[in-house]
Amino acid sequence: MARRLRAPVPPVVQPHQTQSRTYQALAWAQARRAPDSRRWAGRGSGRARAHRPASSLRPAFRAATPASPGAARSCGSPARPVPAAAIMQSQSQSLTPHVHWAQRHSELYLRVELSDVQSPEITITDNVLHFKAQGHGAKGDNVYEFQLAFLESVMPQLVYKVTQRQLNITVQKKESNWWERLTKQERRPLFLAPDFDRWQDESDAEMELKAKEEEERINKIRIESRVPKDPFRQLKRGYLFMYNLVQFLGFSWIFVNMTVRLFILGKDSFYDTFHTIADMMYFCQTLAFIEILNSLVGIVRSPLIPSLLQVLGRNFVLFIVLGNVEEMQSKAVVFFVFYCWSIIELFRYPFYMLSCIDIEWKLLTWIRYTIWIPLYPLGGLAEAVSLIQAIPIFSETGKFSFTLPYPMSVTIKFSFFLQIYLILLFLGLFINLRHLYKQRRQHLGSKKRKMK
Ligand SMILES: CCCCCCCCCCCCC[C@@H](O)CC(=O)SCCNC(=O)CCNC(=O)[C@H](O)C(C)(C)COP(=O)(O)OP(=O)(O)OC[C@H]1O[C@@H](n2cnc3c(N)ncnc32)[C@H](O)[C@@H]1OP(=O)(O)O
Repeated sequence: MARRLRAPVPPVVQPHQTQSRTYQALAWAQARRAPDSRRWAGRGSGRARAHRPASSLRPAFRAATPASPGAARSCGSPARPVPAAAIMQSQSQSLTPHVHWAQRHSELYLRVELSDVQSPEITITDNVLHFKAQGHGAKGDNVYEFQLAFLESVMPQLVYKVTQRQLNITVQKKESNWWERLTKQERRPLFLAPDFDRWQDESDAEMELKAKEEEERINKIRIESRVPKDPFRQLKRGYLFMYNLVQFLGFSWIFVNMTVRLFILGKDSFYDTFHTIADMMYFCQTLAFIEILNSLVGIVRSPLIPSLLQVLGRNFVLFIVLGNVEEMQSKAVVFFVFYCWSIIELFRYPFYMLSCIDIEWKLLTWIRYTIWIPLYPLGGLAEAVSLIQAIPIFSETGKFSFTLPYPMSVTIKFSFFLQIYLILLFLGLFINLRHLYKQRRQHLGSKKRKMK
């Protein structure tokens, strides 16, 4: 028996020490100091102490807790027979606060029973919540900590609120569903208990969720009914639909005509593209000025600058560079410029038409916001080539060149302006490519907006 007293097996005390484990530690420590403790208490043998059930050690433990530091300090006195080793151990080990929990379909609520909490460190990594804080709990002012490995995945961000009496944590579940328990481990940790103030079973929570959704729906209807409806909405839609339809028909005619001629005449069709197509292109591109107007008055959501660059850029090439110089009109580059312009419009205008009647055809949306990726640089390049070809012609003929009045008397050559325009073209291309990239992300990404 003496051997047993001298070398009792030490209990393993985990960092998340539970009360009963603390008692075990205490029993172990007391057993080691059995002869002394006989003197402290003046009753019972060392053996009896070593085997005393944990519950019978409660008063001694209480004296050793930091909640009564005076008692802890006087642990060597016969009146309070708590061995110093046990106190050191119970103080050096972190303490676990009481935690209450409840859940809803999408959230978890944890109430940590600590008052006057200071410097809480609460994180979630790999679905494990780590809590550490200084506060006043069941074992007085101390550092308390715990960890909880959640049953299922949760969002790593959490929200917590410190009140004078407790600390409330809200954790979002990754998937909205009902958990059969909070923790991965099947046995509930001793420090954890249901929060009966917030507790709901699955059907209650479902009812609450439905009621909330219904309330949100009613609120939405209320707000919508308060917002004055645009009285011209239908008119605007009708007008836009017609505009888009006309443009679609115009560009379809251009595209089909050019394609058929390409199949019949082959490369020869390149050289008289302008003569066969120009009238329809003039019509469509003149009509396109409406797009600047639409953007200006806010009928459509298109920002002004990209629309302005687009329409003015094309019309400058069409009306000034090609339309005014006969030599330019028989160049093959005209075919490529017109072909690039018309292909995109075969998808853009039908896309707008469908959006006017609140229909979205996903494939068409995808094509509208993707086909510009090859077409825009190609179209820009074709325009740039036509400008480069036009520069010497304008230089030779002196068309649109003018001389400033005396005393400056400087001749401003239009070909010089074309060179500047060439730089502007690449700048404009860049601005519009960036705009189209943003539009693509908005329409093909997860975030979507509704038509005005
Ligand atoms: C004399 C000095 C001149 C100075 C000029 C400087 C140089 C400029 C150079 C510019 C380079 C031009 C090169 C170019 O000509 C080359 C080519 O065109 S090659 C062919 C390929 N081209 C393209 O792919 C461009 C086609 N064009 C466009 O996409 C538009 O014109 C553009 C303005 C670039 C972008 O369009 P937008 O801003 O309107 O974007 P969205 O289509 O997403 O529309 C936004 C929202 O508005 C609604 N919307 C717009 N228009 C309509 C409509 N007509 N009807 C109904 N709804 C419309 C649309 O539905 C969107 O609404 P929501 O966001 O709610 O979906």
